[in-house]
Amino acid sequence: MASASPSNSSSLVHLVAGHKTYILPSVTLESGATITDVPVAYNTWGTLNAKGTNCVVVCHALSGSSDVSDWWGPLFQVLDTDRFFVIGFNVFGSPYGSASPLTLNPSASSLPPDLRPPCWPAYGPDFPSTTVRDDVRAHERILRELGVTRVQCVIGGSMGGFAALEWCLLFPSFVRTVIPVATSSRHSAWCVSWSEVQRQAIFADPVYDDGYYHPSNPPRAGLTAARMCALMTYRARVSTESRFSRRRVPTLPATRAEVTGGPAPVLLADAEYTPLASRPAQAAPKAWPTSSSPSSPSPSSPRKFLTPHAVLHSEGSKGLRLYPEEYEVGYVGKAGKGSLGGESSDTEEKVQTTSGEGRVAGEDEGVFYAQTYLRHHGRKFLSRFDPNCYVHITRKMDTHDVARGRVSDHLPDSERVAAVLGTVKQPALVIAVSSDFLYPVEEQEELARGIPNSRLRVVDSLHGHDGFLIELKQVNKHIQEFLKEFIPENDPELAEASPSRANGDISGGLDVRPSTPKMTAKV
Ligand SMILES: CC(=O)SCCNC(=O)CCNC(=O)[C@H](O)C(C)(C)COP(=O)(O)OP(=O)(O)OC[C@H]1O[C@@H](n2cnc3c(N)ncnc32)[C@H](O)[C@@H]1OP(=O)(O)O
Ligand SMILES: N[C@@H](CCO)C(=O)O
Repeated sequence: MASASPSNSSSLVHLVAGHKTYILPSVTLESGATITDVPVAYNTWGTLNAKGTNCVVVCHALSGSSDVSDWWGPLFQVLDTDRFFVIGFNVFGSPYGSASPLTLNPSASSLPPDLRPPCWPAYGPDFPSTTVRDDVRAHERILRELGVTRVQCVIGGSMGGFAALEWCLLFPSFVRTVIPVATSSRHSAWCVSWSEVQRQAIFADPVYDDGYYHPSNPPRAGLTAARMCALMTYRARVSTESRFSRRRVPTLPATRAEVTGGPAPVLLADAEYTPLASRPAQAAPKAWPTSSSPSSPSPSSPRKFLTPHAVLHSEGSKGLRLYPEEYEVGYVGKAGKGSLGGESSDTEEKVQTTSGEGRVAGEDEGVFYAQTYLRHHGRKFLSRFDPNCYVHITRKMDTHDVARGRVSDHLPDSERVAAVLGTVKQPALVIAVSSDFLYPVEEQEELARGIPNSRLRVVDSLHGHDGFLIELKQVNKHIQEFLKEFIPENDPELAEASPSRANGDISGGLDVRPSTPKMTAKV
């Protein structure tokens, strides 16, 4: 029987510095599926005290990992690791080391070669669905194994906030305080709708193949479009307008001949945009200008190509094509006299004929910075995420509802949620971002109203939902004040905090392996 080795895994856990992996022998999920030999990636900072009482859990958002220092580094300015043992877990379905669609599927490996799905040896779409509660239950088991007896605080933003709320509800006497940030008691119809739009972008990519694509050849265009769409929900109209307005990447030089003495470039139409990750790397001619800030185009030097790291590449017999290194600029192809200068070379004729019709005045002035920003982020995402993982996690987020299974479905949503929030025992600091249109301030007000011992703080930001990852000075101030009040310096629970286990390393024969192992699913 062929067996897949962990080294075949296409998990992206190598992107996560300093992670450890804990193998849970078996996990039964809310769906009823049981998976075995289940990896969970985690990172730790500080030292667990002898009583196991100084733990703080930090929960990540959709595309984060267990390495809190990577995506929320400034948090450590207020989380004193001489005092606290801080731990970040990676959720199921994420590509960063915990069990996911990228995990090796030993049952698939036992299939005859002609019956193996294209995603073999990874699970792909056959990885069972998971919920936030599945994550929290698994993470709690691991904390117990590590010797943690009390969690002083759970902090989480966005999806991490979903987990923070579930920690309180599932383990009321284990968790002492909670800080949900830019989050919600349930995924609203609005958020479910945005999730759906993003998944549909992935499904629409013909490479997707119902999720059975091989991880080495993912539906790149679909994932890029999904991330671009998501990014717009993480920002705000006002910040987008003020950053980019209607500024465009300046028009190309009249002819390449005027800059380098060479032939004129063939320009790409928007329709020709393909993420660069799918193109072979090409060397840039040394003579061509290479970089400049996208946010400060220089109107005084219109001939210089000003996109970041722009490179003019040679495309063999086709002549020259423009491929900026960081993102591909989909220049409109109308190369009428004036946009490429007055010279009517064969190349210009070709461009004009293929995409020059139906354009309005001004469209040949170059793409908007607003566009290149999205393309940059879409493309960057390709190098660090997987489409099936994306589909998996957005579905997980859609299941989030603190009232699910706890209160009758027949009551109105607000009543169901209030009934559950009213049972939260922990003091809570609810943090909202003023311009968040994904989890708006009203949803944080609902949390603060519902949780008996809670206070609401609103971070003033133009950045939208991602303000919770950007406005760290304000976020830190609120967290610091809360921790000072509820876990003071001389707190009896943290007294005699002599170290017992360094950096979360565990002993006693527990199965801790450094890389993603095989796992099986019984659905
Ligand atoms: C293992 C892992 O990878 S997990 C960790 C990664 N995941 C996470 O961090 C999740 C949470 N983090 C985030 O979502 C983000 O990092 C945030 C919200 C904190 C900050 O967002 P940022 O992307 O840094 O900020 P911003 O929106 O300003 O984008 C800056 C980038 O856009 C580029 N950019 C800005 N304007 C333009 C433009 N007009 N055209 C092209 N590119 C542009 C900048 O050059 C910069 O590029 P770079 O990130 O490659 O250096
Ligand atoms: N921008 C963050 C937050 C999403 O809620 C992420 O990509 O994870």
